Formats: sequence, structure tokens, C-alpha cells
Amino acid sequence: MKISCLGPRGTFSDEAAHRYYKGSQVDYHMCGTLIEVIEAVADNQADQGFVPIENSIEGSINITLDGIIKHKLMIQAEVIFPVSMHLLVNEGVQVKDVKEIWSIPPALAQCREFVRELKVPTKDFPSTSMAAEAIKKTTRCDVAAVGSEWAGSLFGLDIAVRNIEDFQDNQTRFFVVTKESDSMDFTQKSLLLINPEKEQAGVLSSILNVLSALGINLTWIESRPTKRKLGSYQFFMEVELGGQHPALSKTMTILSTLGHDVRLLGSYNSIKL
Ligand SMILES: O=C(O)C(=O)C[C@]1(C(=O)O)C=C[C@@H](O)C=C1
Repeated sequence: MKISCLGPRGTFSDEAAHRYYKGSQVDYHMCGTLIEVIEAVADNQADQGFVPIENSIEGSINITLDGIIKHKLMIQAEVIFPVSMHLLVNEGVQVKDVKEIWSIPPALAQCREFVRELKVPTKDFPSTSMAAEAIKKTTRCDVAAVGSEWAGSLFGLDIAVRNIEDFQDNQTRFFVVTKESDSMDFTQKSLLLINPEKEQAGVLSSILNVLSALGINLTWIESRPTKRKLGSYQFFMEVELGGQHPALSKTMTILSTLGHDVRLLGSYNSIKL
């Protein structure tokens, strides 16, 4: 099985994917950007993609959400992975020497307070490990990357400051995405994408009322612009109902009857690493 994943080696995605697929026969297709990870699945270059979807400090990763919508991908599994951010530097560099910090925007955002206190500019990279690799290549002593301990050891960097994330118990939620989902029986959760029939007062609450009337627990809700005009949204709604549960098809039927466009993006289990 071929798995697309954000590269180069040493990203949090890479670390979490290797733990998730441990013991399985898989080949990794490492991609330069998150959108390429999704496109690799859409273009059949990979059977599954391993993508970050949400972080406990920074919230949703919109590039991934929009890519799933655009390429009509399905969710096969949810993986929760603990994430610790460190300030990675060339040998001997101290935090007082650092004049610029490099990383992928969600990682920089998880360390916003630390970066603000240091009063230095940041530079965006497509991944934490690409930033770490660039630090090593420059040999500069006035720049640092935000990344994992593993990325630091892979690229031979020192850790100038440990655990620089703004809040403890930082976690990132990943989705395993595919073109076609396998059997959806005996799963814990399901993800719906709902495009409301029209924008009118109370449309979201009318959708939520259906879930509430059927006693369904909503575990995540996120809105994304339809991109057709300002103020027009579609909703990701994750519910605590497996694919086998009759209430899932009942919910979808009722919402469709009310004129909403409802797509099931998958039913899956959640795995904590
Ligand atoms: O750049 C990486 O290391 C990634 O795997 C991406 C990513 C993300 O975009 O959220 C994954 C987990 C962490 O939240 C920080 C970065």
C-alpha cells in the first residue's frame, strides 16, 4: 500500500504515520506540501494520504479541509498524536542569538507567545522538517526552526529551548484519507459535509435541531466558505454515530428532504497514539 505524507522525513505527519502503520507493509510517497499529499491520493499516486486536520491550540488546518472538499476524498481513520514543539538550532547556538524563526504556519501559531516574547520575525516553510533541513544547510547561527525532537536529531540540530508551545498537552488530529472508503461498519464516528439549501435566518440551528431531536452527539463542527460569495458557508459536522447506525441514514434523509446537500465523508474509528 502506498501512503502519501508531508515530507521530508521528520515531520510530525511522518512520525505519526510511521507509528500508525507500524507492522503494515507500506511505501511512503513523501510530498513537499500538504496540498500535494491530498493530490497524490486524488491522482491515484497513493492509496491513502495521512493529513493533519486540527490542532488543540491552533484549530482547523484549512488547507486540508478545502482539499478534502475539492477532491471529494473520504475519511478512513482518525489519529490523535501528541505534539511537542522545540526550538531547533545549529550546534552551539543560543536562544539570544536567534534573529528569525522558520517553520510551517500551524507550528509557528502553536508557539505564538514564545515568538512574541522573542520579538523576532518568522518565515513560513511548507513543513517543520523542511525548515529544520534549511537551518542545517545554511549553517547560520542567527536562525532557528520550530519542529520536533526527532527532526532535530535527523538533521543534527541542537534543541535551544524545549516545549515552546503556548499550552501543555498539545495534540494534533490527523485523518487518513482515501478515494473510496472501505467498509463503514463497526465504526465510532461519521463525518458529514452539509451545504445548506439557502442562507436564511436560523438555517444552522434547523440542521442542529435535527441532530438534537434524534439524540445525536456532535463531536466537531467547522464552517468553510463555499467560495461563491462572501457570507456563504458549508459545514463539516462530525457525529458520534458509526456507519452501521440507523440514525445516520435517518439524519441524512431528513436533511436532504429539507433541501440541504448532504455528503457522507466517511465513518471511522479514532486511534490515540
Ligand atoms: O510540518 C509538519 O511537521 C507537519 O506534519 C504538519 C503539522 C500541521 O500542519 O499541523 C502537523 C502537526 C503539527 O500540528 C504541526 C505541523
